[in-house]
Amino acid sequence: MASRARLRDSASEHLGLEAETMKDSPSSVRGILAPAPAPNWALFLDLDGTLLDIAATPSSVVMPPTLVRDLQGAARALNGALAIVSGRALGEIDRLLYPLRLAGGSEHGAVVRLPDGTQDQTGAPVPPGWVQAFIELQRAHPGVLIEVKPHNLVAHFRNAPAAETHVRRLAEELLAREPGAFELLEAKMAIEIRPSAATKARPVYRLMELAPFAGRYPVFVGDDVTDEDGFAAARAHGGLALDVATYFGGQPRDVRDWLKRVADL
Ligand SMILES: O=P(O)(O)OC[C@H]1O[C@H](O[C@H]2O[C@H](CO)[C@@H](O)[C@H](O)[C@H]2O)[C@H](O)[C@@H](O)[C@@H]1O
Repeated sequence: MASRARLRDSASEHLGLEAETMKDSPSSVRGILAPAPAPNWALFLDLDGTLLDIAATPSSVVMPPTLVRDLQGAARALNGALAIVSGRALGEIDRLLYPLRLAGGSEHGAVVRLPDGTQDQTGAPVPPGWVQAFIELQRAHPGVLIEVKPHNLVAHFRNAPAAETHVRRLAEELLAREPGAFELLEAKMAIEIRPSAATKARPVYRLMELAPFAGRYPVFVGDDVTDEDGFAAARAHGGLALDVATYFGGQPRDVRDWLKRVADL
């Protein structure tokens, strides 16, 4: 417990925050170690595995009943400096968080929605022939689920784990046809192909140039290897990277409890 407390305290110290004691928070019994939120933060939040519990398929995620209200409250408390940075397509994020349409990044940073609602996109769409090749793979391996996004292509093997090597081999073969243009992402029980120019650092850099984000301390919360670029971008701006495993015991419900504290600022 001593080393966990040290972790939390060093994070708090980094932003000049007052360190909390574990007994201050009712959720602390589940082990929340995240620093106390502060009104001068700019908050960047990943979606799946961070705010939302992982589900068997992308469409079967369950929206926690108070999440939209708490996100709205947190955005208000931070004067609008709250962004969602997800691998999902923007339309899908908006559908899940309806009626919110928050600033942020979608498709792992291929699309950035700016505070005025305009979009800044990078990277070419995945070639149509690749989509066809993934669909054929899905036919050959029942249980594999293909997700086609405007800039990303995903093969989910959560429900067909034995197909993982076939998925990876096909993705590598396709990438070799367009060297440098696309990258393979090791996602959770899925392989994604995304444009090389798209990373989760992009929304952080882009938004930190603009009001109401500029001049604040960026805090990026994420759970996955795909969030590491966002973590690095937050740190590069003097902010914090809070990975769900370390600071929230791997529990999205603890992230959601902590988000309520942001809303209460
Ligand atoms: O950046 P994120 O918001 O974490 O999104 C990453 C990917 O999340 C989704 O897939 C993952 O979550 C699904 C629902 O829990 C799960 O079934 C799947 O196994 C996970 O890989 C989404 O479908 C992808 O498009 C996102 O890139």
